[in-house]
Amino acid sequence: MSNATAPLALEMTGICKSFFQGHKELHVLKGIDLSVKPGELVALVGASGSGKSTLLQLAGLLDKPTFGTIAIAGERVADLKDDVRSQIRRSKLGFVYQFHHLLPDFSALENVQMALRIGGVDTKTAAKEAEAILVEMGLGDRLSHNPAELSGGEQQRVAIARAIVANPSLLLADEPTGNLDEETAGRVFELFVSMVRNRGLAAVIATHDLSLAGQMDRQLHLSAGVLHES
Ligand SMILES: Nc1ncnc2c1ncn2[C@@H]1O[C@H](COP(=O)(O)OP(=O)(O)OP(=O)(O)O)[C@@H](O)[C@H]1O
Repeated sequence: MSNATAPLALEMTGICKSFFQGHKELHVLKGIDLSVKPGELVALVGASGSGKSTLLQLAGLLDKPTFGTIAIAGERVADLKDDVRSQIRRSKLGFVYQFHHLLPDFSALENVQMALRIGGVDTKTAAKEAEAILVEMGLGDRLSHNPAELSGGEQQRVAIARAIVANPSLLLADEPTGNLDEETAGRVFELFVSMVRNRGLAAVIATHDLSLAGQMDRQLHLSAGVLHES
């Protein structure tokens, strides 16, 4: 399917999200419309507490909006049961967080392989594809290392490989290099963006770093609960 006919990777319409903090209702998102096309890279910037993680949690089906609708790869998710939402999360979404969240007792290869096995790929193919992506990301000599035996930058590269190996319809990243020193962060981010572009994936990436945001196709600024395109 060409990009012209493929459904939007993400379509959020009229999204509002409020939290109760004690008796006080906090309106974090106040009417967000966001469309992300297949293959499009979108940066999400905004001050601390502006709601970037909240927005990603909603797009990632980890929480539900107070109002509004969400569609992932053309499928509206609001009325779906929790198990179907989990299924969409596993098959269509990829996540990268500030901390790697790799399974500590498994090797780099096994951590990446697992993302494919969960999607139903057979063991042999999963091992081959996991190895290929780790080699592509410069980790060919780290395949059998457990996370504790890897540097911060290496851990994050494995986490990125795990998130993209199954070619999700939408990749969601929350400060993906926020835990690394500036130089390592720059290198890992560049690799991340080139991997995502090579695979033609759509991504929404929250970052505080405006120079990293500048590498994306679009920059969206979240402020006072609404999005502005900059
Ligand atoms: N589960 C929750 N219950 C109550 N308040 C919440 C909850 N989750 C988030 N908030 C509040 O919503 C606001 C937005 O938080 P969020 O984590 O989305 O911001 P952010 O832009 O990602 O911040 P940062 O850049 O510091 O990570 C904050 O004021 C936060 O305290």
